[in-house]
Amino acid sequence: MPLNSLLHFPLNPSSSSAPSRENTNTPTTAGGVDETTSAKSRVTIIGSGNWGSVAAKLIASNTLELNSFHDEVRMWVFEEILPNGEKLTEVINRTNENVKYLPGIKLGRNVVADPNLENAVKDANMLVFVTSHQFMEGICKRIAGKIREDAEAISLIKGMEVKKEGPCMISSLISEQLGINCCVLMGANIANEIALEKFSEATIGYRKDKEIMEKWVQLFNTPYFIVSAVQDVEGVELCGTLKNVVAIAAGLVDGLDMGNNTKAAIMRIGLREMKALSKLLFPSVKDSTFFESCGVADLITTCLGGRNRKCAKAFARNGGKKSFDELEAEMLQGQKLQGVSTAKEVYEVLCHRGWLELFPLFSTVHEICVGRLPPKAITKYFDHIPKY
Ligand SMILES: NC(=O)c1ccc[n+]([C@@H]2O[C@H](COP(=O)([O-])OP(=O)(O)OC[C@H]3O[C@@H](n4cnc5c(N)ncnc54)[C@H](O)[C@@H]3O)[C@@H](O)[C@H]2O)c1
Ligand SMILES: O=P(O)(O)OC[C@H](O)CO
Repeated sequence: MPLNSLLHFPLNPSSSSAPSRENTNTPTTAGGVDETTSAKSRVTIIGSGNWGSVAAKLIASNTLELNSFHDEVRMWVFEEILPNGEKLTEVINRTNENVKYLPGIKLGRNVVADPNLENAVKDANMLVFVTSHQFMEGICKRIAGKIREDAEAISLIKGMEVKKEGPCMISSLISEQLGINCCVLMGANIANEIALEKFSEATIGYRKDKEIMEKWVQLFNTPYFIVSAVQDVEGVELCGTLKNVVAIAAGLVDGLDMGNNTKAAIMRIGLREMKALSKLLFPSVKDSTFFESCGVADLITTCLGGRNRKCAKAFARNGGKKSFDELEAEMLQGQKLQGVSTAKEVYEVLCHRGWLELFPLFSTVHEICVGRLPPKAITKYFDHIPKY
């Protein structure tokens, strides 16, 4: 059966062999967009780390191919001064490479790095959010009221906020603070592998609007990055968020040389907790979502090859003597872990709702991360695995 027929939505017509259109876009001026091209969608990416840069590469290849998008893809870059004294944005715009977060990969000549957040978002009607989740509240505050009224958003961010009222998914934060619709895209997507155009899949979660969802599929889908869509924003986003906590557990098990069976058990128990917590928080979450790329596939890839796993392995090898903050700074060259802060956020939700005993893996991971339990406690609390 051809791969295409297995998908929920067909591939877009672009292919690496299709001829490129010439860049006919009139550059945006400070005054706004050119009227002759304003019917086309304009894309801005908010974030330029490891995944943000790969997202820029994927999107930039598609905006060149598809007539309904402006060629130019703006990318807001949190400005940094590199060791040689140059600004990161200037180097990206000169070399077409994010030399700090994705060295060795060309992003596409139509990617423009912009250090000014407000300027980067003002003309776009398609906003792609891909920063570490802890920066999102500040980013939303800065751009609220400064975006186009017809803007649509998608979040690639794996994480959540916890407020007094309970958990707040990043897509909800974006929708509430900016007053716009927000889809999500998650999946088994280790950025460095997709940068090398190795085959992978992703899942878009959308609410009602199929037309918008199809536009996002078009924007991201490539012959090596196959995007499908499900009508389950919370399910997709919670999969992407909670798997990072399981990845910390998998890394601890690796650091303690506990073997493959233990790691498989951690992944199974972790998946059950992901599903149970997602459904307790949002009863609308669909079982089938856990079988999409955003579910079991992302859990597997992150537990095998992700940054959360890598740092947790080092944490266990050190017997918990070096903190995750220290390990992140030493091992990730500016990239950020999401699992440790997500474990804390999940723990707060579990405490608040009186659910701690229902989620022994999630709560143990947090206790280990903050040093209240030693790494070897990771399998200690599974003598009684709850039945949900
Ligand atoms: N890297 C991956 O393989 C991957 C894959 C899928 C999803 N994700 C998710 O994508 C999101 C972004 O991850 P990433 O890998 O692109 O980022 P990253 O961890 O590589 O980089 C961190 C980014 O944060 C920026 N930053 C630092 N301080 C900041 C501040 N004060 N305000 C705003 N930005 C600041 C840095 O400039 C950098 O761009 C995360 O939620 C992550 O879980 C990552
Ligand atoms: O490297 P991690 O652990 O942040 O995981 C990366 C991606 O989320 C994998 O899909």
